[in-house]
Amino acid sequence: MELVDHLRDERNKAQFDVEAMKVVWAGSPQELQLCDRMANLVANHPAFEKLKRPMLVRKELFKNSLRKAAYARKLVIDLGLSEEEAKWLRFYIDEPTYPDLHWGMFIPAIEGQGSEEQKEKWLPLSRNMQIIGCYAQTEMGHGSNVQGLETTATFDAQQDHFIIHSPTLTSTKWWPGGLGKVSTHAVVYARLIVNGEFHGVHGWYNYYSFSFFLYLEDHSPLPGITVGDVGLKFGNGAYNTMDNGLLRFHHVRIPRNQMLMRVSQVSREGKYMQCDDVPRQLIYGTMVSVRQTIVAMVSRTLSRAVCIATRYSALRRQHSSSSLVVPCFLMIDYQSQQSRLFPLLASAYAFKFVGEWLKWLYTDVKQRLEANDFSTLPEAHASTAGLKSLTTSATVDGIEECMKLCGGDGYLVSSGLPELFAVSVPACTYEGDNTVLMLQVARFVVKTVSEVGYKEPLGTSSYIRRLNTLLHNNCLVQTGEDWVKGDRIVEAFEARAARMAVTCTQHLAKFQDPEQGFSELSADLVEVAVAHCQLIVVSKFVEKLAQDIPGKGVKEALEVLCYVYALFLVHKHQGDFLVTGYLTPKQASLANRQLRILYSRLRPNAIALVDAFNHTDHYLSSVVGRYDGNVYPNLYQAAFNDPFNDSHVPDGYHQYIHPILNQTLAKL
Ligand SMILES: CCCCCCC/C=C/C(=O)SCCNC(=O)CCNC(=O)[C@H](O)C(C)(C)COP(=O)(O)OP(=O)(O)OC[C@H]1O[C@@H](n2cnc3c(N)ncnc32)[C@H](O)[C@@H]1OP(=O)(O)O
Ligand SMILES: Cc1cc2nc3c(=O)[nH]c(=O)nc-3n(C[C@H](O)[C@H](O)[C@H](O)COP(=O)(O)OP(=O)(O)OC[C@H]3O[C@@H](n4cnc5c(N)ncnc54)[C@H](O)[C@@H]3O)c2cc1C
Repeated sequence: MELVDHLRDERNKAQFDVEAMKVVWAGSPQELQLCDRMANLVANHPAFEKLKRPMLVRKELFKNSLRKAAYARKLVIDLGLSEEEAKWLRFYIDEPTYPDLHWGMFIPAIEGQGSEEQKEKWLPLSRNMQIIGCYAQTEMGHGSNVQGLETTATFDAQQDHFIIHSPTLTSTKWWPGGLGKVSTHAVVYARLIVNGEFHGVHGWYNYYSFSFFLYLEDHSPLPGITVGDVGLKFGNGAYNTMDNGLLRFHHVRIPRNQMLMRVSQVSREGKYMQCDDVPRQLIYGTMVSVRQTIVAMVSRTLSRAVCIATRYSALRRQHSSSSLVVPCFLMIDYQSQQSRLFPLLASAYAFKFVGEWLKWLYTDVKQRLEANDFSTLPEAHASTAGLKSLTTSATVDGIEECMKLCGGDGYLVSSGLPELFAVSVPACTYEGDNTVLMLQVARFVVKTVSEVGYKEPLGTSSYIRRLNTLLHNNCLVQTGEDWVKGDRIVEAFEARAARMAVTCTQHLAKFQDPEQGFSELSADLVEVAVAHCQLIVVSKFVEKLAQDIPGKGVKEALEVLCYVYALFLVHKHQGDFLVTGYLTPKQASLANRQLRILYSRLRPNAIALVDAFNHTDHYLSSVVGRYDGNVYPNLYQAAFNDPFNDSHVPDGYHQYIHPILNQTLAKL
């Protein structure tokens, strides 16, 4: 049977080479080929079917996810897949499960914080999955406040042991993924106590957290350990495939050499030692690594929602303003639909490119750390924390908007959007609450501004070197066309970020107690951090355009996306640009007018730009976002695939409807 492409006319409008854009989106021809192979491996295998997931009750859902993970492991071994291929295989299975934490946090924690000897011992076991590990940091009473963790690890010199203990209810480990049911091991964070003393690197800290390696043997908890799942989470399916757990210790003994010993050590005699100038912040290194990974991945999440909403918008017709009866307008041709959808499309590309850059930054930092060069750690921390926060918040808001952009059908589970929202929304909280992370960025920016004159700002904060120019020279834009120049846009974002940072730094200086000032001004500080992070995203997009980008029309299409992203932000945050005095109201309104022109230039490319994401229908898992656009018959069919439609008479009908119809309610 011939397949009809309902989006063919839209595809024919494309003004660029879609295959070349696929390479740009994937990162390289090799990455495209790798992702394509893994996506199709998953899509074509019945073991990875996922449409029924939201209908399953928790125990069935969880068993199903264990089955998929085991099957994936078998494929990795049978096909001899590399770690990179296995990573993409897990990604396309599209189901949060214990291997995410095992590979994504447990192994990196040992790699980053273990001594050479410990790595040699534990990494092969972990990589062969002879043990399964999780990352047990958060406690019931302490998530953001890592220094406040209450679990104790007390050194017993007599027996050469640490005694791990949960002294209070609030010290219960709470949330770690993979902990509740599956893991055999955990990296556990606890306060170190040696000879009655808490140990910290800096004088003003009473204590800080250490990592210990703990064995949850044979799958019944060891004596003294209580373990379980934290309970059902938001959304059907969604994150409920993960066994986020709780864990309590009652004076559990582990050998001294199970403390991760790269950052600091406790000797046989009970002497606490900091290792060769290694900063204590390295203990937080796993979080830096995962925040980078989240940024690298989140653009795909947003691209998925945008792909669904764009395809449906290019198919569904609504009435025109002149005739309320004849449906003629495609939803995508409404200016208001474009002004909500196209900035999200542009954001997906922007986040992809900033994610690539962050991966480069992180790789560089990792190499430096291995060579005991810690100089770029503060920038890596600020950039990973800030971009994780910015991109996950925008993505989750974007998915919700995409749901609304599809009208009522977006709200159906079969659109793929509700589950995508539910599974993505915790990303605003895990790996650091997004507000708390932005406050870390603000601390970094304010510190950089305060140090001007005696410390050279580097990397993402190097714009602060030109503080004088940025504070005193206002925007030169005179026409709408002036707004579509990369250096002009970057300068506008630099000036806004610099001016906001300086104002906040000056306000902070008025407080006698800096911590009190920081607390009182925290809402403004978050805005400073947002401005700094948006500058990073915009400037990395502009830098991308300066590269050689092959393919007919590809660079031009990306230029439009870049300016849409930037001018949308200028419009949305015009208050910042106006209050800081950098823009005049006329220049702000020119930016908005230019944005409308850019939307009309983006319009013919919209479907091709989402096709370039190269998502399979399996990955999208959306009736309204299907590649062939054959939505309505499938939407109708999907309704009848719902087990609720198995019978015309639902359970309870005879019991509760008949008495109403027969007026026999008194018998109930
Ligand atoms: C691929 C995997 C799939 C994803 C699954 C995700 C599953 C989820 C897992 C988790 O959620 S794991 C738990 C994550 N928890 C957090 O992220 C907690 C958030 N809180 C923190 O990170 C920290 O507590 C804090 C908010 C950064 C504050 O820490 P603290 O109060 O101890 O420090 P400060 O006094 O504010 O700062 C001291 C100093 O240290 C610098 N710094 C802080 N963090 C880092 C870091 N990660 N790396 C490097 N440096 C760091 C900070 O900037 C300060 O520097 P100075 O100002 O003194 O120079
Ligand atoms: C799905 C999921 C998976 C997770 N997986 C893991 C895991 O594998 N391992 C692990 O250890 N943990 C895990 N966590 C825990 C996660 O890291 C914490 O939830 C997160 O760090 C936030 O901590 P909290 O929940 O205690 O929130 P809180 O810190 O209590 O934050 C609550 C509110 O207070 C605000 N707030 C807190 N501190 C400040 C401050 N200093 N200044 C201003 N505002 C503040 C926040 O902005 C937020 O609005 C997971 C969580 C979820 C939801």
